[in-house]
Amino acid sequence: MRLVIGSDHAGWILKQTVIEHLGALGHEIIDVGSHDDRPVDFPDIARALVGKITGGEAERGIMVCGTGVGASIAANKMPGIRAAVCHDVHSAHQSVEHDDVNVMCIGAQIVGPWLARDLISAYLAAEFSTDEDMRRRVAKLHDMDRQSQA
Ligand SMILES: O=C[C@H](O)[C@H](O)[C@H](O)COP(=O)(O)O
Repeated sequence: MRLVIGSDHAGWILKQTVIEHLGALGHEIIDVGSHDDRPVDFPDIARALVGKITGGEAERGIMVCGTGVGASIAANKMPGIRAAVCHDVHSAHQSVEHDDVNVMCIGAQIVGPWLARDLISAYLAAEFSTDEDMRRRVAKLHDMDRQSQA
């Protein structure tokens, strides 16, 4: 899968673990930073990350900040993005299966490298359900995106 990954300063160390894991799984990765612990504003990284998805360069994204919360708020501001903080394996796969989540957000202050690997594996193995209830609900999210742009 073509993936985009990003972090702020609070998440960049965990991001390196994530990148190694994704490489081992054979995914193509675009890294939009950050690359060290110098402070950077998570909305700026989130904007760069989601731009790769809305621009068609990546299918899904993973963003790491301190809690995952700022990353998800910022990513969800952009039409076409369905971002969620996932700190348990059930949410990591069900968010894709039911909600077609395309940006998973992880908090490096909450989740360690072993759980992060499990979360990512669950997220990437999951596919959006063909169930008509799930499809209708996500179609309503698309409607909300369109209405917010009108
Ligand atoms: O939701 C926001 C994120 O957790 C940020 O990573 C966090 O606010 C960064 O905080 P600080 O600048 O104190 O490292």
